[in-house]
Amino acid sequence: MYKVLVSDPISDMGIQLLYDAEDVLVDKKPGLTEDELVAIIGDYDALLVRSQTRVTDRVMEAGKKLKVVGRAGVGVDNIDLPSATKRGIIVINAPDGNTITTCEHTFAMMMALARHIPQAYMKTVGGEWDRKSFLGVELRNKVLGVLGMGRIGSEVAARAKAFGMKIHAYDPFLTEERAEKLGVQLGTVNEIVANADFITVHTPLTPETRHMISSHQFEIMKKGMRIVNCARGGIIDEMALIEAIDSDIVAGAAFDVFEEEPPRADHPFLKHPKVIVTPHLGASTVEAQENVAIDVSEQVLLILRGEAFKNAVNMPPVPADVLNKLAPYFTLGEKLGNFLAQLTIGAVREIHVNYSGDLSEVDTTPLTRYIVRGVLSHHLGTEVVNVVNSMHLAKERDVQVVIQKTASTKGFTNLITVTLKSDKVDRSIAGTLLTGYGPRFVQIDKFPVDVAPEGNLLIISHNDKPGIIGRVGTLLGVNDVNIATMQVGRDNVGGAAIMVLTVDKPIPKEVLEQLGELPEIIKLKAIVL
Ligand SMILES: NC(=O)c1ccc[n+]([C@@H]2O[C@H](COP(=O)([O-])OP(=O)(O)OC[C@H]3O[C@@H](n4cnc5c(N)ncnc54)[C@H](O)[C@@H]3O)[C@@H](O)[C@H]2O)c1
Ligand SMILES: O=C(O)CC[C@@H](O)C(=O)O
Repeated sequence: MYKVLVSDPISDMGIQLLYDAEDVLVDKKPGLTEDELVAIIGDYDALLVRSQTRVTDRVMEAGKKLKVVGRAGVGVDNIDLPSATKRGIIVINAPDGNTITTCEHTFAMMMALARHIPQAYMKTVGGEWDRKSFLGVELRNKVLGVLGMGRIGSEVAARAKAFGMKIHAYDPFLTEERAEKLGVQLGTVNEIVANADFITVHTPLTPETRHMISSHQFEIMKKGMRIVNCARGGIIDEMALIEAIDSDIVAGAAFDVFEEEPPRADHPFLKHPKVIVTPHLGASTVEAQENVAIDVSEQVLLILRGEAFKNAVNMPPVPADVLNKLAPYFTLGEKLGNFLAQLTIGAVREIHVNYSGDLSEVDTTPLTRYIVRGVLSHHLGTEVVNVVNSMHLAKERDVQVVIQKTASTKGFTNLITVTLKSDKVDRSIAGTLLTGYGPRFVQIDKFPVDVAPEGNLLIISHNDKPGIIGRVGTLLGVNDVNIATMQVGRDNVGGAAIMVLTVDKPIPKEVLEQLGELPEIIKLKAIVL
């Protein structure tokens, strides 16, 4: 049974999938302190959070069983990603579910700013009928500067066009071609701030975007402009903004997010008549909360059950079409790596992977992670190594991973050949996925074989001499070890040969020792997959 802890308020409808799963037990404990979380996290396989819970290195360290942290939302600034990666904990988010909601909140803020709605409301409910103090501005014909044209920025731009605004935009990934298609004018940050009547930021908070709007930008800004931040606190320098408002450069600001959340009681935004604020409500709609909770629950379930998943933040993204193509190979890849790790003696220096046939045309990076996991988990344990940290752990141990792609497949439509180079030997294995039959090992070192990669295997290197097969069979039979399949391959008549057996139960150590003493047997290895 997998245990999932939900430590922030997350839509029940959204996590229904987890409640319904027979192999999952859900505990809801919102509002835990870091110490309280550290005390209990050791019991859980998955942790689901929004933005309140801080998933620190201490929490990760205490989470001995933790396989995944799911963030019901986009930003993962409350999660220590390097710590998660180091420990092999997958961090996933739900990047699409709150895009429209946050875009609409941005618009609500922009319109409230243009028409002084919160200030006018306060006076009206306070008994004053003040129609003079709140002269607003139209959005029509105004220039809207959009900094960050990702999911939310692009939706904001599309709606602003419907309001008759002219959009000037900057995003490091926005090409002239796409800008034209979206009907926006490209500019640099400084060009945009110099021309815009309204500015809205939709970037993540990174070292580059931190204070991207600061004193210099306020100096060159168009007088009387208005500015909105529904992305992340810190993208706009809060203190520089207050100065710009007080010097009448900026006519008003609308902020949903703050450099420190919640802001201190004496934060200048909270009492300023020209600043309107909401408490990080961008994603707070029924629809968005359901969407993100559903997305994250689906992914958590896949991860707990060891199935293919998407949206991992601490792994490069894999497009859905690539994932669909590669997922059937994940088990084969891991078994190839694991088989070789068991077969190879000495300290592993290099994992060499050759992808051929169909696989030579796809980005196989996710599959490589499985192969490397297979190799490393033999020594480090399957609990320690997973597809998030496998490359990191290999690098940490100076194990080089070399990838090669070739078109030729020796008659197979797809072929993965893995070679382990240790300080003592080079061993290799090739495997393929046969339609209707699943994964098969088709070559061990230079010997062609046809083996289903599962259960108890016995690999025997021997000299090709009459009687050897019979003697191995007899010895196993006498010791009550039933042979399920047996294959032999040889170099040339009387030369080096290999025997691959699958047997119905693990072969006792004494039987392996007796087998090793048979004439003509060079070496043997029992392998469990
Ligand atoms: N207020 C809320 O409740 C709320 C809700 C959802 C998202 N957000 C935040 O909104 C922001 C945008 O989210 P999104 O889903 O659109 O993300 P996204 O990843 O789709 O878009 C972000 C864009 O910013 C661009 N960018 C990065 N550095 C930049 C720079 N220096 N200058 C200009 N552009 C830059 C990226 O290229 C990307 O296109 C994020 O910070 C996210 O955390 C806030
Ligand atoms: O309400 C939340 O959980 C935060 C939403 C938002 O900031 C996000 O990053 O998705």
